[in-house]
Amino acid sequence: MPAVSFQSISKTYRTPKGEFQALQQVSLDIGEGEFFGLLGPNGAGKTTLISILAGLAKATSGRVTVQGHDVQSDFAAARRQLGVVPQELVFDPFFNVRETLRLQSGYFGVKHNDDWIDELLDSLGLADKATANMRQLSGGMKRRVLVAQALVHKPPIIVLDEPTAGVDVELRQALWHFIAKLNKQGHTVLLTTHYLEEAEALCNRIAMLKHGQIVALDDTSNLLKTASANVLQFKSDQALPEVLLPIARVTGRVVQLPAQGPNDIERYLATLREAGVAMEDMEIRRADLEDVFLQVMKGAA
Ligand SMILES: Nc1ncnc2c1ncn2[C@@H]1O[C@H](COP(=O)(O)OP(=O)(O)OP(=O)(O)O)[C@@H](O)[C@H]1O
Repeated sequence: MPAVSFQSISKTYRTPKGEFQALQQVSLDIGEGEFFGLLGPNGAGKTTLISILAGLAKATSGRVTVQGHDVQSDFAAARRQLGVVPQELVFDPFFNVRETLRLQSGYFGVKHNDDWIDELLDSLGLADKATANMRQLSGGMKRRVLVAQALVHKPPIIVLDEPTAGVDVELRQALWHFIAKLNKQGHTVLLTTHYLEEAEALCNRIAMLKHGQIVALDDTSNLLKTASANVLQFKSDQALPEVLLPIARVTGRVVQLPAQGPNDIERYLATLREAGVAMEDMEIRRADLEDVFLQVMKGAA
């Protein structure tokens, strides 16, 4: 039985301008113990899909199950399996950190779990903030509490919606260390992120969404194999020769040219030399998940 099963999920929002289809026939199974990445540009439908999983929004059609429990007809059982770390920071400002976590435990009917709460506080660098009022915490600390809150009932499935947006490097590393440890212990993880480096390092399988549809779904290693093998990268202030424009990715002064092999690279260099383009900081690097992502999104356009 899959940990999470999305079966032909469609979602239509009613807006003043008419109907808007945010998800179209999304089908996807996530196996027990997987570290699964859900990627896509802004507005692709990632949060909508997670909201339907968490029972916060209702699919227009289709069905979602969590360890066999339907998220609509068997909501309480499905929800108990999930620890959802939402994107937005919403808290009751009148409670301190420990009270917030105890309240959340109570919500799931879990009692006397102060040992686990202490472990969470420790692992997330919040031990010295246990009695601090939620109002007194910085944004990054509030995000740590959100993570602790989602994990307070030791859910077998952990769902993280862009947990590292606006978070400093230290917390990102601490968070990934902790989540990777939980994954090793058997917890299933579903992650959405815009940090493709993180997804590449952590996720064993990845789905890419665009305009509410799955446009790629495979093991991370297979996705990486589908990318161009290398990328010729350099900085330049000059305009590129016209023949290179359709393949080039230009970000400010940085130019990246995906290449299938040495022949492509030789051809690019010869073209650039002929056009008299001066290059700085030239390097040839292996393609990464960001290259795959851009290639897939371009292909799906
Ligand atoms: N309540 C709503 N009413 C109308 N449209 C909505 C609503 N919620 C989301 N949408 C639209 O649905 C689409 C998908 O939004 P969603 O938040 O799921 O995207 P996302 O992939 O999570 O994006 P991001 O990476 O920016 O968080 C967007 O075009 C968004 O404007």
